[in-house]
Amino acid sequence: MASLQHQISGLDAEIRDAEENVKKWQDLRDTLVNQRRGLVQQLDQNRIARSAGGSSRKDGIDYNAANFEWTHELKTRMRKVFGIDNFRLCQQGVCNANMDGRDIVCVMPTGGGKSLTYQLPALLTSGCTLVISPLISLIHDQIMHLQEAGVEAVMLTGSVSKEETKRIYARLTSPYGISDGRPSREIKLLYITPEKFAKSKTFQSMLTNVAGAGKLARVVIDEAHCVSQLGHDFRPDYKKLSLLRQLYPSVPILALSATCPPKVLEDLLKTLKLRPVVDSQCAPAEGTVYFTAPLYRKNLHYSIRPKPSSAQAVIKAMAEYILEHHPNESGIIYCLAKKDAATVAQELYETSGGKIRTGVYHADVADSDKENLHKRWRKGEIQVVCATIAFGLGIDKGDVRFVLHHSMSKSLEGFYQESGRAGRDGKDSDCVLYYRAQDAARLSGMVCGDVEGQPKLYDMLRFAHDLKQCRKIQFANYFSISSHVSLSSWATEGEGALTRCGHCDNCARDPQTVEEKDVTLEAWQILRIAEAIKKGGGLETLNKLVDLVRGAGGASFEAKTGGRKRIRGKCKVPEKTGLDLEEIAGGKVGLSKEDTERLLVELLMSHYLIEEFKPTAYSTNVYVSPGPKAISLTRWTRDEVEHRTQRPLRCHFLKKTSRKSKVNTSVTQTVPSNTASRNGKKKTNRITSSDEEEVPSEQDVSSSDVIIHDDDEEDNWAFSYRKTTPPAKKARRNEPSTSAAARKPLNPHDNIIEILSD
Ligand SMILES: Nc1ncnc2c1ncn2[C@@H]1O[C@H](COP(=O)(O)OP(=O)(O)OP(=O)(O)O)[C@@H](O)[C@H]1O
Repeated sequence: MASLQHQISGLDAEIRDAEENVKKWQDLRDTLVNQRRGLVQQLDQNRIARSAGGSSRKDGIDYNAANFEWTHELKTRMRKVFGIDNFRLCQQGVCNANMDGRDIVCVMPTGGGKSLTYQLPALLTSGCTLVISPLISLIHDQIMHLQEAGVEAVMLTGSVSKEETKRIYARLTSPYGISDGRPSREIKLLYITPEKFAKSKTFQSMLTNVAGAGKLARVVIDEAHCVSQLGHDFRPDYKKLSLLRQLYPSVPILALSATCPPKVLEDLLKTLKLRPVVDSQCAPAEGTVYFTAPLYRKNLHYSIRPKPSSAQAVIKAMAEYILEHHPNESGIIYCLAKKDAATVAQELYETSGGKIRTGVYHADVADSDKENLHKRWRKGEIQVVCATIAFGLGIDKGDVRFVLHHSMSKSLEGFYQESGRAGRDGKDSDCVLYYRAQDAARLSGMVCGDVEGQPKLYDMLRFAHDLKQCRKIQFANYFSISSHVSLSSWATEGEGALTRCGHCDNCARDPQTVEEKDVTLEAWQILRIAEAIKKGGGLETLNKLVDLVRGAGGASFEAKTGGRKRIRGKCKVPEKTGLDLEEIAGGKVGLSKEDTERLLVELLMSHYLIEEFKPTAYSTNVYVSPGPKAISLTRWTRDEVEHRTQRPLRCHFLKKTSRKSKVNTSVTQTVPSNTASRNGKKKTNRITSSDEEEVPSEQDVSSSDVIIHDDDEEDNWAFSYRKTTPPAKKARRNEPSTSAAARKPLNPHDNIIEILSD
């Protein structure tokens, strides 16, 4: 009993002691918090005082102003070292916030000029700026540029020898920039990959020394959206960058990205342990200064071209296009798969008689070959890189004059990013997508396992199918909904976000070349046939269904669930079931093959048809069957359909000008006028096609589509763009640009299948 009492008294004494200590620590905490508050206020005052004149405001700092104490020096160095005369987009603001030691998030479009926002301040501040960049090729590129400009930039990647690494460590950590007993210039920029930071403890502790000595000026994270698992480019090694704030708490962080939807931004701030964002125009002393630049790039000319059905004809079309519009200019061709990239590269070279020198880039290409390819491409020894999407993230080649898509991207985000690798120097460049509805099926099989794979693909398809709406407005509407990007991001000086660009294919297109057809009967026929196949235990691919409804290939289908018969006692083949098209659908569908394909895809997008996926050992087969809305049409008789007892379905098609081409027949196509020549004359592109199918001629180029060269054209980011003339454009310009139609987001019925509702 006595011993228990004794123990309790002992604990009471310890508790009192602990409470006293808690109080002491609490007091210390309060003092520190007050001290910190005082310093923050002082910092605020200092910052405001330093931002002379109009840049300071009572409630914060306007980092976009041009009257900071370093403004003159920034501009002078920019001209001298980088040969750049003027800042563009939000570059100046980011440089200012950088100079002021702020944490920053900067979202600027691909090619916007993000590198300058840290390279320039790095030259003006003492110490070293650490740049974390995802691609070795990009790092090589940047180092090469910087060294050419006389900037002390180095990298620490796998290809750097142990001796060189040691030397770099010594240079970074020695107090007077001495290496090997000799004085050396201070390293201004150090590039590493996220892997290096995540995996090398030696590197982390070396950096702790550098930071401790006050010589780590800043950490820059390129492609910072890769930090977030919520984005589409998540990289596990980026996750480790959360250690940066922990290990080097006083070193400012600059996160750069070309794409950062709000949920990704939120996640990024949390992971990197950055404070909430503050407005760059009236920034208080604390918080992460947030910059965003307009996403719209006027110098990119978007167009979608019909893709011939034979692989050879596609290559021919591309070769013709490149030789005609971009001879000797650099470009990229994006392909869906590694094999496609290799084939396109080989065949493009051969088809052009060796005139188009091509290279291949995809994930399986050896690092040394990738590096070599990149070097040769930069030098112009290789004109066109045929690649998968593995190529491009951060590639620094400003003069890419064209990006062709051999196949559609899996999402509009992907397409925007990939095509955005054109024209990063701000000069006119073309972004051309070769589209054929057949590609939809292949892509569907590829995205079927992805979260949101199918809706994203359908958005891409809607974009590709749209023959009327300006591409800029489509992008603006799409990104404002999918990524909550403010519509104002698509505005330029003098032009609203929802004003037509005037130079994409849809703006340049003569409206007479687009035909709106009532396709109710054809849709009814397709759905009736699809239902009959389903009833008979069959399942057909999109391509096969196109043939079936057009009466091609014997109008029979295989019952997947039905019996199989032996042939000569050897192999089993599925039994075929004949389709009586006359009885089922009152005959075959009377549309051309392309138009039928197009209609089928539109029926898919509007849920009259649905896709069914069957995995095989190597891939996923995609089949098409009647969807939930099919019954709303198939319940009518043909007579009722023809006599309009239901709402009509409408679809837009390109009018054909050339008729059926025979095998190996040359077909002359005219191309959209937005591919105007540099001398301002309209061009007519001759595309030789050996396509068996009816080759959809590009829209006629009417006189109204002539593109004129803008004499005042500047090589300026904001002003370099081709102008279309002309009545057609004027007519469109007169349209109320902010009409309800223009503001409408992409939806299943926009310009695709219009259901005229009451
Ligand atoms: N103010 C400017 N005026 C003219 N050219 C510029 C300016 N700023 C940058 N550039 C040029 O623009 C090109 C693209 O710049 P940069 O590589 O920094 O783009 P980026 O935003 O990093 O693109 P990405 O997201 O693709 O990496 C470079 O050739 C660069 O020299």
